[in-house]
Amino acid sequence: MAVYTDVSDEALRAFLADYEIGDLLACKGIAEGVENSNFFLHTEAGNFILTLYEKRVREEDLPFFINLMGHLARAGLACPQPVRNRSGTALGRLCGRPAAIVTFLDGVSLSRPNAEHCRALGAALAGLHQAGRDFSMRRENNLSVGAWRPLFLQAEGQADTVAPGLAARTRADLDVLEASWPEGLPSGVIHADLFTDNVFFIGDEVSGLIDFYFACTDAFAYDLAISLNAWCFDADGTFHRDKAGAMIAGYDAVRRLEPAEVAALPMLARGAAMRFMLTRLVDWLNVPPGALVQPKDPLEYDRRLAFHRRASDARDYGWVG
Ligand SMILES: Nc1ncnc2c1ncn2[C@@H]1O[C@H](COP(=O)(O)OP(=O)(O)OP(=O)(O)O)[C@@H](O)[C@H]1O
Ligand SMILES: N[C@@H](CCO)C(=O)O
Repeated sequence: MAVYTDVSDEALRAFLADYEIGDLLACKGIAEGVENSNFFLHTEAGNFILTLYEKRVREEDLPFFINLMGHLARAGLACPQPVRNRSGTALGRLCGRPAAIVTFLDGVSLSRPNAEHCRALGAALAGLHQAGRDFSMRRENNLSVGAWRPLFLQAEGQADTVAPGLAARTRADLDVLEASWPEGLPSGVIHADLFTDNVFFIGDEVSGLIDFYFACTDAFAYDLAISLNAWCFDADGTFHRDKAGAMIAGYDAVRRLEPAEVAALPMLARGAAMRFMLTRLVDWLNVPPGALVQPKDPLEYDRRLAFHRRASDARDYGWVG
């Protein structure tokens, strides 16, 4: 359960007194998630999510995330809407952490999406990219290729305790990725963490996208590569070409992929797997004492990397365009 910061009743009531969302009727820590502390709030005005931003979120980036959610919601995307307090700001402080309240979205995330869900996700991702096109703020992706070796160095000494040979194959992959990372692709606002737990469905329709706290300015196709990794493999590394093909086609039907993006897909997918393997590895080796969190398994992404090393072009990912 991701609750790193305990919030007392008194502190919560004092914080909520600044908002016009009525009296608090219920508050519960949320079991999912690994990054931030999240609480479900039920108040006289309805249901909300309270987030306390933890270690990986830089405070100076919060205005980007908050303004982005407001922008996307105004553009018609189903995403959380930040709630402003009486001073007109959506960012406050609670228990020494930056904190915000956003609207609660209905829907359920899918643990076993099928190919049609993947197609719908692809279309929703392309819709997000289009809705973000006229967003004026920028944020560099601080977890892109330049950040991977420094992350690896934090874990290198212990990597082989997690899996034999992990350090050597990661080092070799990093050499390839650093030498061949695609540049100059169509770019804009990307979500950068659109895993199944961040997408809600009602029936077979996407009903909401959440968790914009890795959003940044980067290649659109890299975002697609992140979701291909997250949605189209089993934990044991089995790849589902039908799901990947459907996701790419769903994306392409809304925002046409350029030939350079299609050509870059295998390297982008390999890099995306490396990014999540590394953050998971560092977290796996550094669980904060007392935190209620279940770290995620880095080896799931080590297994995906084995697939990406063998892929030669986008057809290996089900692209048929
Ligand atoms: N706006 C929302 N509406 C409904 N539920 C939400 C909302 N925001 C968050 N949640 C719930 O809280 C959980 C954790 O939220 P979130 O994914 O933002 O946390 P996180 O710690 O940043 O997680 P992650 O590990 O995915 O980065 C979600 O899986 C979802 O169940
Ligand atoms: N989605 C990430 C966790 C949040 O960064 C992962 O599964 O590793």
